[in-house]
Amino acid sequence: MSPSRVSGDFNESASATQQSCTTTKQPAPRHFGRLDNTSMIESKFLSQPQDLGIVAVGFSGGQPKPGVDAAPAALIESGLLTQLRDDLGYRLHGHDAVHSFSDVVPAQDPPHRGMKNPRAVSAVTRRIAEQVYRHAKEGRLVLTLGGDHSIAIGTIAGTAKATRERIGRDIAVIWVDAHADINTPETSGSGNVHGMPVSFLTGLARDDKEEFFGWLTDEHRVSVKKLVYIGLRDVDAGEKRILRENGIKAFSMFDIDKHGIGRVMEMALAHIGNDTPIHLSFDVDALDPMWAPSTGTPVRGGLTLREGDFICESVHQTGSLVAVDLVEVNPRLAADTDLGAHETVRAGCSLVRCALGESLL
Ligand SMILES: NC(=[NH2+])NCCC[C@H](N)C(=O)O
Repeated sequence: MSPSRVSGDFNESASATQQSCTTTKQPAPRHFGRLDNTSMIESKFLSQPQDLGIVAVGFSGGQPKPGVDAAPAALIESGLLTQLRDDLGYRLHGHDAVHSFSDVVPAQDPPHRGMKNPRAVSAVTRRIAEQVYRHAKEGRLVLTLGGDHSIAIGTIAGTAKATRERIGRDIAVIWVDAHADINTPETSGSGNVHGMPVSFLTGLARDDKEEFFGWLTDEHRVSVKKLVYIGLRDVDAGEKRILRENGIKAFSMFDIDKHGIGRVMEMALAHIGNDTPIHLSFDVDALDPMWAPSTGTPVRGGLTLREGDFICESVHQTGSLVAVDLVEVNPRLAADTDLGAHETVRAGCSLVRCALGESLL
């Protein structure tokens, strides 16, 4: 099945401003003649920092609630890509389609080691990894719009492989989330793969069979030493044990309350060091449900929208950012309070713009 075309204001305005999408007349790189509302940060690791690879993934198979697959279209319809192009000056690539990858989702997909929809999630994330890899290999910044958080198996695998091949470096991952998503199939109580991506990406969980993430190899993996969590407040018992046993750096809401988000970001970025490319994987449920109610597993006591934006702004300011994911926006949930879905989409757009260089002044 072919990917669905993107509708909404973006396509209509695209034809009027063709020069930003074609290869003939290219605008100046972002770090020279800047637009008014962007930061002055120069990218340390991207060879084409003004080029933005978009991977829009309408996939919900990592968890049971339908609707998270509708997020990319909702984000795009609310004007996100237009803003990135017109206000932040990015040249977009791969932005004309939302991919459901339904051609690789099997009709029958019984559980394996307790994982639900294992073949679908494995096959879809493998395809996502290829798409992200292709953008990242060109030296572009990559933005993935999910989808549930299982898709990070693909995005981070793709960034890790491309960055190793392109500049010979391992990436670091900043995982902003209410949840640690580091269950193994054996520790998971739910069997939902969106609670497991970090264990597969770090190699804590493995499977020999290609159809169950066996396609992941060392070139796709990240070290537990280069992983930092921010915003945790709903961590399963088995996950707490995994975090402790592996000495994984994690800043929970307790740490944010204690030190403030400014100090937490200093500590998080100091752990990574300033010579490491960063993949930012942002689950909108890191925000308090007050700002982001439309998500599958909301947890009270979360980040304010400003704290979320600040995390993204701080990561942007490092100049080390190579890829961003925004996941778990579910416009079908909290839709009874209509404003809920709208506000959540709006919060998601704000987070992405901050990560991509929008500045307040
Ligand atoms: N990406 C998410 N929203 N993850 C929620 C995970 C919840 C729970 N820890 C589980 O493993 O099922």
